[in-house]
Amino acid sequence: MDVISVLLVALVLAFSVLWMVCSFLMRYYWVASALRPVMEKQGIRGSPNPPNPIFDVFYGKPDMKEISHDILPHVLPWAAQHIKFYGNVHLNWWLREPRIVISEPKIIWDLLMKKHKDFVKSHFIKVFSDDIFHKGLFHANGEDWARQRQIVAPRYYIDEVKAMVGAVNNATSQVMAKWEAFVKDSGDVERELDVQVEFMNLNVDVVARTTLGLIPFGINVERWKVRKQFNDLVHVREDVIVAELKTLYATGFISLAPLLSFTMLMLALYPDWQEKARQEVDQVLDGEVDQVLDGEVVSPKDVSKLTTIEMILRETLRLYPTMPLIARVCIKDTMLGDVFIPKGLGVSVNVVALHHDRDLWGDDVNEFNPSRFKNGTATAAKHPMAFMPFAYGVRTCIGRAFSEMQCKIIIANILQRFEVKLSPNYRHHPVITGPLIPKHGMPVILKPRRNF
Ligand code: HEM
Repeated sequence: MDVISVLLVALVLAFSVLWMVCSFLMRYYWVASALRPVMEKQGIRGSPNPPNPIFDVFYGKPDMKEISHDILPHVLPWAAQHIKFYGNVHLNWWLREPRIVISEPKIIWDLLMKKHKDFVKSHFIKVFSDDIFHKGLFHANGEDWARQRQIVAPRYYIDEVKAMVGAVNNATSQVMAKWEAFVKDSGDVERELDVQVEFMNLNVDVVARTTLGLIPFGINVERWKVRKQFNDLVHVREDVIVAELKTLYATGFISLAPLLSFTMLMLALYPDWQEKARQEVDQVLDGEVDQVLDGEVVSPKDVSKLTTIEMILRETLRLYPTMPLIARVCIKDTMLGDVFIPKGLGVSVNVVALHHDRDLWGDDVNEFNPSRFKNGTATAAKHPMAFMPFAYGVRTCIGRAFSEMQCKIIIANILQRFEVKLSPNYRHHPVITGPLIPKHGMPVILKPRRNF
């Protein structure tokens, strides 16, 4: 290389480094310091300084002293403090990203429904989970998101979900048989099992059986129309398919195992509800326990009759919302309620706080009471948006119907086969690692109902 070329390369390198430093300073210092006073002038206050104490919850925290469902002070201690001092709209930071945190239904409505076009998914979230979600629907923004949603969401419409019931039954039946053999091998009438790990594996299996059939590969001839549509829309590239598959695998794997685990906790803690749900299962399935191994036992019709399990799942999701925070960044100066939101400010919905708000849910807010959902979700609290485990609006969870169906089938299968008790080894420590999970797993004692 001659001298001029070396100089040119050096110049380009120097310019790139300078550009990176400037954008970093701009993004994390100048923007951050400019946005905070704008909010404070409107009376919105909060943490004076980053870094965000959200990371305190990850490591080294002791377990909760007792099994209480009042989890906000444990999982998001800073939020519990801020709500006390500053109310349901307060300021906080994610590293250097300033954001307001909200648990006020009217403002959440504006964010997710009325003004959704003024917000996109947060850059911060992408940095921390891109390896999991890759470039799929969960993270996409703008036209890219609209195109992906148009392709993937219809695969999870209610009729498509009904067609997956058989696959979920088959996968679940195999796991149930494995669990029965596991207890039998011990020579005892009951045995401890960490069901969280089991649910993770089961979900991977279910997603493989259902999702791979949805993505229109060449061998799936009967779906050639979908394939054409897919090709037309995204000019199918391998990385796009991989991105979508990774997203669906990750969401199924990450979100369903915690919900099922916490539901097992509730069944173990509240034997009356466990028995009520079991009676319903026995009635709906008409004692078909011996046929389970052949699969197809819970039909789509049966799923809709499992209303007690449905209420139990909803109450579990209220107390332990799998997605505890929903995050956006403002891309255009706008208003949320009476609050002016400048471009660049982050906004988080604190779902845990919303689901544990005494003013919305009443004095029994921290008690397990599935009956509050007996007339559905809209009237369970004082505001229809008080319950939002799957979010609302254009970016609402595409897997909602699928998740509800799958969880009902799995819990029905378990209740049909086993009595569930809490293990003395269970340690109550819900923690946010992205989703809300039981930090030390979910060891329960399983006692098969039928004699071997
Ligand atoms: C307990 C189960 C689940 C819960 C509580 C849950 C919750 C959520 C929530 C709150 C969102 C919105 C996130 C946001 O706006 O930032 C979301 C989005 C999403 N969920 Fe789920 N989810 C569950 C299961 C699933 C499953 C099984 C799938 C796979 C089919 C799935 C696929 C997705 C996708 C692709 C999105 C992004 C949608 C978009 O941005 O347009 N979810 N989910």
